[in-house]
Amino acid sequence: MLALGKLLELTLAGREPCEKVQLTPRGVKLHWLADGALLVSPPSGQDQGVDLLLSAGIHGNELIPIHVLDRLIRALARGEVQPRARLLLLFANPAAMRRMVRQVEHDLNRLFLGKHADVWGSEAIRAAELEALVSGFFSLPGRQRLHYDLHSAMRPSRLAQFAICPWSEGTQVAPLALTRLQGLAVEGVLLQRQASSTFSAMTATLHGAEAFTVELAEGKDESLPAAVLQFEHGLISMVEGRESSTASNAPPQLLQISREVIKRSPRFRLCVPADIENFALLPLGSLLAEDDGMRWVVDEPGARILFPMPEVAEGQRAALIVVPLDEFEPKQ
Ligand SMILES: O=C(O)CCC(=O)N[C@@H](CCC(=O)O)C(=O)O
Ligand SMILES: [Zn+2]
Repeated sequence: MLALGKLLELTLAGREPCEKVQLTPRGVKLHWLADGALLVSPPSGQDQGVDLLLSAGIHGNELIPIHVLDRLIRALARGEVQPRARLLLLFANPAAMRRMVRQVEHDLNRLFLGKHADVWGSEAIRAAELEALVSGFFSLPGRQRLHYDLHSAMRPSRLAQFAICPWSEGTQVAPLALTRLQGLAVEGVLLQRQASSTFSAMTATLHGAEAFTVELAEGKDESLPAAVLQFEHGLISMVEGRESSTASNAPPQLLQISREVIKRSPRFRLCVPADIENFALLPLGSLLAEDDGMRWVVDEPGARILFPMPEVAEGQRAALIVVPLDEFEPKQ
């Protein structure tokens, strides 16, 4: 295997490789750009005109996406995967990955689209660096731009694997984008209805990329869950420019965000069990959260909870109330 296949090891150790550019025997170029950043270019005759950005580790304690990206990089460096797209592969938050924590000073996935200028610390510096790396990658005209920012929600979920489609002025999720997600074994797509400052929102807004946050399935033990293996299989097809089979996967269910629950004070309390599953049904009229005289009562029929996280910093999102746009039919 080429030494650059060990990008994860290099990144965790904070080391620069001796050789920054390497070629596989079949002419694929691997180019180390910065801490945790690898550019992969197919031989020119094999390039199908797609620029695919894959990122993992924005939250350093979400290990499954880091593992999936590491496996892809190693397979590329061994010549087992022959790309027909340009790839930018990013371990997004090395400082948090080294400590295996969600964040060091600030949530990196809230600092894009210039928000990093208002704060300090390692994530602020990294957000600016990632914005620059991505601008360089997406600077070639006339190419298709895709971005999957890989996360794992680290709690059981009624939809094993799902994506979040950032809101972007004047754009709607394209049917072909949903077909691609189906090929990646993504069971649900949550449509945002307002601007945000996540990594995928930045690549969609500034670079017109077909961009999604993808929440990979959680595992119970060391081995990768079946849904993640299906995701990997679809991803490798995409990287190699082959049609992915969607036959065994249902089209993703569409949902939209109804309300964000923002924590205002240390008195904030979520009134659901700590181990509640993502997309669990919220009874109509029930109290979801309360904070200093504020009460969030469920008034949306069919509402479901997503990302309950009462320990976030004040001013941050502590949960989402989401509603399915059609009948909710989890696979399991
Ligand atoms: O585990 C959780 O509760 C959160 C998982 C996570 O990191 N989700 C992303 C979603 C980003 C988006 O809304 O596009 C995040 O909170 O950054
Ligand atoms: Zn995450």
